Amino acid sequence: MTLQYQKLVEVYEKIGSTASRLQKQDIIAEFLSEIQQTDPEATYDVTLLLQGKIFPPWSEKEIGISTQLIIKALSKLSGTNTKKLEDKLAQIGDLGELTEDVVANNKQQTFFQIPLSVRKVITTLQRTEEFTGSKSQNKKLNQIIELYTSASSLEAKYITRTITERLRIGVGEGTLVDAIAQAYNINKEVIDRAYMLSNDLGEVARRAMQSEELVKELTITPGKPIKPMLAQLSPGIKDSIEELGNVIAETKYDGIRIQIHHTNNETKLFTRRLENVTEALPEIVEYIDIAMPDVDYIIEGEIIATRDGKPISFQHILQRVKRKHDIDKMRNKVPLKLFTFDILYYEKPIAELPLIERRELLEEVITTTDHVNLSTMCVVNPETYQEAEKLFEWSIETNHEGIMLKNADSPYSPGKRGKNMLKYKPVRETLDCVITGATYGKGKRAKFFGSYQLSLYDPETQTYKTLVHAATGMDDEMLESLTKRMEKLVIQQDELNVKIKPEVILEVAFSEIVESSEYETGYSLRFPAIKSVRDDLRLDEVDTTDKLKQIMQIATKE
Ligand SMILES: Nc1ncnc2c1ncn2[C@@H]1O[C@H](COP(=O)(O)OP(=O)(O)OP(=O)(O)O)[C@@H](O)[C@H]1O
Repeated sequence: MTLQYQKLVEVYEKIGSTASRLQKQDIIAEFLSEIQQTDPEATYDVTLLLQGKIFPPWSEKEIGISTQLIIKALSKLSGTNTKKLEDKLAQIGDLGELTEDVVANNKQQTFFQIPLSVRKVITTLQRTEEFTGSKSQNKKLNQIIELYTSASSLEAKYITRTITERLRIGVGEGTLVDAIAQAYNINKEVIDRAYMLSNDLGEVARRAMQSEELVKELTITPGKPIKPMLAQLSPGIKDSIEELGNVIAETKYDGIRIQIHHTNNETKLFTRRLENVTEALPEIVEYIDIAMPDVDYIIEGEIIATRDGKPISFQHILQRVKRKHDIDKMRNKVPLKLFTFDILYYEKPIAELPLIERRELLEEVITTTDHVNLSTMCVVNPETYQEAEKLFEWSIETNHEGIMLKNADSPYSPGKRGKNMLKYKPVRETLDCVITGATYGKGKRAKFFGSYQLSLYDPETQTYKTLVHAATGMDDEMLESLTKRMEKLVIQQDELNVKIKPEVILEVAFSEIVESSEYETGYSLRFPAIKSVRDDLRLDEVDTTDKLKQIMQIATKE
């Protein structure tokens, strides 16, 4: 028996009327069990519609019906002008309820109606995506009017909410996963894993209805993007490595994450939000096609924008991804580089292999070029954690964002923000410190001050108090010009160390504030890096020890 849309609408209403997650889960599980008996074919559609979607998440299709078009449809249906409807919408605040209202008062409603089926609703809405060209808006309009005229007012409300992808019934993916597990009596972890790898809850439910074995066979497929594994914040390099054990530490690049799928001789690029950006970044496709063999694969990496070979702000690459025209022009203006760091499929699914094995395979199969690199990395453990610290310093010095610390023995967990992948980066805030001392460098830097003693202003004692020695972040040019300026301000010299009259302000970035008895403030900065000379600031604008404490508080809350 074909499942009526009205049945689903009743379920929406029931779910929406309870705030209890468990009750929502029960209602869905019961409904899924019921349709398993009455109309098993509807399971896929129902699972999609319960997520407020008409296409699965991996699909590139989009419904493409705007609020304006819905209002136009309602206007045609009711004979009310669009302006009046817009005003009413502003009052009610929900397009779904406005639709319900309009359809309920629609005088032209026919008395005898063929009830709408779930299949009819979803196929009609899916079809609207296929209309292109000049008449497409009209065709879409006719399709939704047709649906509204066959719907009850309550059904119409949910049709609108489905179009706008805002069901407002408070069901998240987690509840659906639990409900599917409950309905078909399969372990939740099995359902969750299949969903993570396939990114297709409808397919998971359809298989779960038949057997657990079929669910277990679900896996990642090149061509269907999966949700990326996400990172938590690391509280400190040493602590995190102690907790994780075997760790791959990698440079964290400041660009956009890209999932590259290759199947049937075709390469596709997806963002972390699973948008297909293949056309916006044609050179990446060219680069990767040279770097990888023509087999089915999924690899992950970060694309960064460069100028003179050096990384530049992430904003530049965003411009590229959003671009629809003049792509060739932009290609020369904003050259791109890809840093690959993971491989999830190579002739077969490998996402569940330990990271270290995936990395080894990636290194084996990829041919690096000027444009396609492997992320810079080192393998460390609690005894060798300092290597990760060095990598961090190097990454910051070379204008990257920080480092990632990844459990070398862990599988890839799509969509999860777990403990197996951590990010460590400098605190976003910087401090404007005054130079109160300096030390001459060694070797080829012997003529210059290689490190600067930086201080903050202490309002209580009205003096400058020392905070840190900073040596990184300066190129030779900056070293030379700063030394020239500083030598004129030397108050006292003791071998290589000099005291300097407070006058020049440096902006310094860092990764953490730590307690320290070595400096007068009682604190110091981990991994300080000089960002700029702040000649635009006056001496009374040097940051204070109070600001330092504020930043510490914010950092601990984050
Ligand atoms: N070597 C790398 N390995 C993994 N991710 C990397 C790497 N280099 C850069 N990244 C980027 O760092 C992100 C990891 O941080 P997270 O998952 O928290 O994303 P986010 O919320 O965008 O945070 P952030 O703003 O810190 O990037 C990845 O999504 C990816 O874009």
